[in-house]
Amino acid sequence: MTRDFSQFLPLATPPKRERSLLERLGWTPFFSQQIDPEALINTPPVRVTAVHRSGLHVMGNGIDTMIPPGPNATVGDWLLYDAALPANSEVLERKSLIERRAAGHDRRKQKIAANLDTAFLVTSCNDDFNVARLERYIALSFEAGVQPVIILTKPDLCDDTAPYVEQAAAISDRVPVEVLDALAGDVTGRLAQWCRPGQTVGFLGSSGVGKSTLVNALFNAQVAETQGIREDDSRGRHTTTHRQLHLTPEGCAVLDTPGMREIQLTDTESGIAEVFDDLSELALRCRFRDCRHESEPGCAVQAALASGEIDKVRLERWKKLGTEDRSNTKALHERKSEGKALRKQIKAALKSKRE
Ligand SMILES: Nc1nc2c(ncn2[C@@H]2O[C@H](COP(=O)(O)OP(=O)(O)OP(=O)(O)O)[C@@H](O)[C@H]2O)c(=O)[nH]1
Ligand SMILES: [Zn+2]
Repeated sequence: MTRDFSQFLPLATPPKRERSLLERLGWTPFFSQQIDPEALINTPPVRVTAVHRSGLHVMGNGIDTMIPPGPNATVGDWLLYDAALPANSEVLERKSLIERRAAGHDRRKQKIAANLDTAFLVTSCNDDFNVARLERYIALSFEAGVQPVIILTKPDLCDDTAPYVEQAAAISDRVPVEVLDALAGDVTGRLAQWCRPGQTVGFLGSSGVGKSTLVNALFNAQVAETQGIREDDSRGRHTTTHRQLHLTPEGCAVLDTPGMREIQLTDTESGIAEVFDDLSELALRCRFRDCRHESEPGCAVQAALASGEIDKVRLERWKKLGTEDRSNTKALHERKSEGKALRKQIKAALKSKRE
């Protein structure tokens, strides 16, 4: 019997035709190349389009269902769907993964989104705007291998957007900045270069900055819930409660996320180095490899500060992020090895009981 595998094989240059659901979901050669076509027949690929407490919502060809929690997956992940035992569905290798340190005392990592190509970092031209927070989001994106783009919303509510644009643009020359009225602007046109067929884009940012409004504008329809912000402190009301992937008719997968109150970094050393590439390069020229850039002799960073080459406030933010990342990373690895040691002890105790 000859089997038709064509549904699993995305074409390099898609002809002008109706896109298959898999293509619209973002199925690309990166994923199809990971498995032999035979396996795809028995365990067809599905994409996680939403994460709920009760499980994962997955979609694929002829599949639109909830599976119980089990696979260590997050929204945007591709799974090989095991119809008999859905919780055993295998997670495919990811193109990218955005993670942050979970809220709370244990310093576990929380998966935010998998397989994003572009992260729209949304902030509004008001009190929400904060360079340090943007730097965190950008470090996370760089670390994950995702292209960050800063979107400044609510230009219509502020007198002058120039200072916001200037500060946002100064963060990194590798991060484009777009000013966009989410209610009245040409959202589709301005975001078109990132929202292309086969791409996955996600909106990240605080509550109330307009993430869901931008998603709705992209779809020209009310696909995501929105709500007015609180008048007193211009904060949002956490209208979006779960992460949800929406599919445009053109074949772009669009992720809306709930506002994040806090993003702490863990294992983000190279992402931080990319945001502050000038400072990281300078640090390579310090006399001591473990220089803290305080008052050590031969510190190239302090020398650059003294000559006015670098900005003191930005330097402080770089140091702070680095310290936070190292401390969280160390604590996470310690917790992991503590867990390992504990499991070893339990195993040994059980073994000696049996003997
Ligand atoms: N004037 C103006 N209002 C905006 C703009 N963008 C969003 N809004 C309004 O801001 C409020 C909050 O927008 P949402 O899209 O719900 O914000 P969100 O970021 O999705 O918030 P959460 O779902 O809570 O994370 C809504 O009343 C929007 O209409 C904008 O560019 N200009
Ligand atoms: Zn130094």
